[in-house]
Amino acid sequence: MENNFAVRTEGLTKKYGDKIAVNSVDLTIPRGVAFGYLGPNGAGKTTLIRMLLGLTPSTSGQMWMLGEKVPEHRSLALAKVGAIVEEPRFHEYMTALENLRIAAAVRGPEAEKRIGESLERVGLGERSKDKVKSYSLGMRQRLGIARCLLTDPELLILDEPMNGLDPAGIMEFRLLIRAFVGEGRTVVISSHLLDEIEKTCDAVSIVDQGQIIRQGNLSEMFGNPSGEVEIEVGDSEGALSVLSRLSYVSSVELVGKNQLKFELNPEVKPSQVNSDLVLAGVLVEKFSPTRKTLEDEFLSITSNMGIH
Ligand SMILES: Nc1ncnc2c1ncn2[C@@H]1O[C@H](COP(=O)(O)OP(=O)(O)OP(=O)(O)O)[C@@H](O)[C@H]1O
Repeated sequence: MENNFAVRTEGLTKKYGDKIAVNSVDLTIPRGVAFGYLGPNGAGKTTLIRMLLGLTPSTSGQMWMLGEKVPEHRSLALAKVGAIVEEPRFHEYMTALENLRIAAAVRGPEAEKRIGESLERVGLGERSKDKVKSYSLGMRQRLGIARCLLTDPELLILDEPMNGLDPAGIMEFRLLIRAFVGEGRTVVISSHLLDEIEKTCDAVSIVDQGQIIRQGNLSEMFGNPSGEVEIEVGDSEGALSVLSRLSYVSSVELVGKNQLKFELNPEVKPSQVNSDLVLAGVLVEKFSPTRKTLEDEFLSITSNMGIH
């Protein structure tokens, strides 16, 4: 059964002396998705990744990656995994190409053949003969990904990959991750950046103080359970009076000069309100069902330390 998952842990625990960094974590990451491991600083994200990769031993519990039990079958698992833990490190006075040649040399001839395409893939083809010391943080992150791609991994594990990137860099990264998922790879991203997880991932685990508090598909977890709708109209007084008379609408309130918010009976389609307003002579300029965001959820259930 473990083979169906990219990552699975059972009761995984890591203690540093009296301190429990990872507390009996049961994690299930399906294959072929972008998965966010989301939690505030100190939640135990990096520690979990380090245990999966065999960089630190667990105190108790079990782990599997791509169907291989780790650490028992670590090398079999790692042959199919590309990972960046904390900031990727390179030989600063060598070019990107030279750095990848060194990395490929220990990974075998197939990896050497992939150097060019890996650099192209992350948009560093033109800069591959520049020394890494001239690279920006975003370029280093991309070079880290290129190094992961040398082994054509089924699973990519990226620890805080968007830390310190500017908005353009974040956007590039997101597109790259989605493209990897499109190729059938699994991408696990640990992050405290709520917005990025929400925009990038299909499923998420929210962790706090070493424990998973929620786990699931983003669409299922954060649909539109409240049925709350926000509209923008030319005539807000007219809209207020029409909406107040509709039996399937409640809690109508003005929230801006031309904006109103209300609760819609879940049995009724939003298009019904639109047509009732238009029939009563109120033109609707914007209609948006508001969604509970991951941030609302995250803030309501975590201890919220160090979020930025
Ligand atoms: N080598 C270590 N020795 C002692 N305590 C540690 C060690 N590594 C981590 N910890 C502690 O374990 C807890 C979890 O740390 P971890 O780095 O896994 O969190 P994180 O979620 O990755 O946070 P961040 O985003 O800040 O890296 C923290 O309280 C941290 O201080």
